[in-house]
Order: sequence, then structure tokens, then C-alpha cells
Amino acid sequence: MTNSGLANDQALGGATPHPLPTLGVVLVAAGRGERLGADAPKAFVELHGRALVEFGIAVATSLPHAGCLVVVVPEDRAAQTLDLVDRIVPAEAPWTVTVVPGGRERHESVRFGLDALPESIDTVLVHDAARPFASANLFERVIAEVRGTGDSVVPALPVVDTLKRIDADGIVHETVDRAPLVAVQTPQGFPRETLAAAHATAQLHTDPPTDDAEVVQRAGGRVRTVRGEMNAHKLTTPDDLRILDSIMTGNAVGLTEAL
Ligand SMILES: Nc1ccn([C@@H]2O[C@H](COP(=O)(O)OP(=O)(O)OP(=O)(O)O)[C@@H](O)[C@H]2O)c(=O)n1
Ligand SMILES: C[C@](O)(CO)[C@H](O)COP(=O)(O)O
Repeated sequence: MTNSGLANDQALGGATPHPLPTLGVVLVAAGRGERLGADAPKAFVELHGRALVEFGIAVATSLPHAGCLVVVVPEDRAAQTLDLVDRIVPAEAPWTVTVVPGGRERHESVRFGLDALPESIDTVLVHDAARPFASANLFERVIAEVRGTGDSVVPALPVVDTLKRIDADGIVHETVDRAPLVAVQTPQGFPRETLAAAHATAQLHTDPPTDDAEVVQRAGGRVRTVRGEMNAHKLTTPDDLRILDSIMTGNAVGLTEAL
């Protein structure tokens, strides 16, 4: 699938011109969600009447930066996504929102999103629509770390369970040292040139990477971590719907205001 002929721009400026945007957010929402097994693609599954992708659009465009958001969706969801953008993003927000179709693998969707960003962007965040409740504070901490260090940055949480290595029959062979292990989340942040160059040069097709930190590492780049957050939990399997529901219920006021 290509992204030619489907890019739809919605310039969201008012009468006052905004400064040239330097922050880009690529919101990847084009996955099929096979492990979830819902009727709709995962980013369009609803929580309390809102499609998952709506939360990512809302939090990104709430950031007080002049920015460009690219939402990467299944081709047949582009029109629906533009309607959601119209409804969610305030006219006065200093954001431009573009919707483009995704690829077969996550890294292809990210590259299509990167290709849609204007030249003025120097810092890029890649965020999963499947992590609807990552907070604006987490976005800001990642941006600050990227801009302060020039490195690539991922949110990470310590692994809390005891880890075992098992074989194909489920038999335990050893306990794995968890001290140097973390679980990483999104938004992941990058100097734009670092991420674009990594996507252009790293070998990604025989063993597709599951995140952009891996893309940068395959290209020889350095990735550092900031502390992640429990609320940035990802919808992967049906069990996660219950976890996200309880996060949403616990934060109902703030999240409803964001939308
Ligand atoms: N070709 C793809 C694959 C994934 N994603 C996005 O990347 C994020 C993380 O991917 P994952 O949770 O693995 O989503 P799926 O690929 O949809 O899930 P599954 O592997 O269960 O099919 C999601 O927001 C998903 O929509 C994407 O934009 N394009
Ligand atoms: C990018 C990601 O969310 C970081 O945890 C994750 O890697 C997405 O893909 P996965 O296949 O669910 O690991």
C-alpha cells in the first residue's frame, strides 16, 4: 500500500499566524489488532463511546507547541479520522493535522508518517494510538529530554515480575535477571534527522522491529530512557480493555475535558 493520493491536510490556523512548527507527532493507528480480535481495527475500538485514536489526537494537539500531527490509519478509515479531527481539535490550536494511510508493518506506517512532516520539524514523537492514556506530562518530559540531550528517548518502566525463560512446552528452564530490563512505551522521541536517517538506512524487512528505538539502534544510534507511566498502558489483548477501562474511570474528569 502506498500513501500517494490520500494525504488530507486540515490546516487549523485562525487569523493569527502561528510560528513555524518544530514539533512533529506521528500517531500510528494503522494496525489490525490481531491479538485483540475485535471487529474493528484496534485504534477504532471504542472506550466509553470514543475511538482509541481520539485520545491520542486530543493529547497531542493539547500540547502548547506549534506542531504538526500526522495520524496514520487504515486507508478505509481516513474520512472517519478527518471527521474526528474536526470534532476534537480546537480551531485555535497551533497544530496542523494530516491523515495518511499506513503500511503492512508498524515501521512502514511510521515512515509514511515521517514523510508527511514539513521541513521545519526538528523533533519527532512517535506514539501508538493503542496507548490512549499516555499523559501530556509524559509527552513533555520526552520532548525536553530529546531537546536537552540530542539523543533518542523512550519512556520505560522497571519490570516488576520475576522472569523465567521457558521452552515451547511451557517448561521453566531458568530465572532471568530482571535488574537490567525495562518495559518501554510510547511516545518515543527523536531528533528528526536521527529517526529519518535510521528509517532510511537500517535493515528492517527480514526481522521487522517492534518500536522506533530499535530502528535507531539498528542504525547505530544511542537511545536513552525517561521514566514511563502506568497509565500509558497498551491495548494488546482483550484483558487490556479492562485495565484501560479502569484507568479511564479513575481519570474520567480529566480525560473527558481533553476531548
Ligand atoms: N502496520 C501497522 C502496525 C501497527 N501500527 C500501530 O502501531 C501501534 C502498536 O502496534 P501493535 O500494538 O502491535 O498493534 P497491531 O499491529 O494493531 O496489533 P497486533 O500485532 O495484535 O495485530 C498501534 O497503535 C498500531 O495501530 C500501525 O500503525 N501500522
Ligand atoms: C512501540 C511499543 O508500543 C513499545 O512497547 C510496542 O513495541 C508495540 O508493538 P508490540 O508488538 O506490541 O510490542
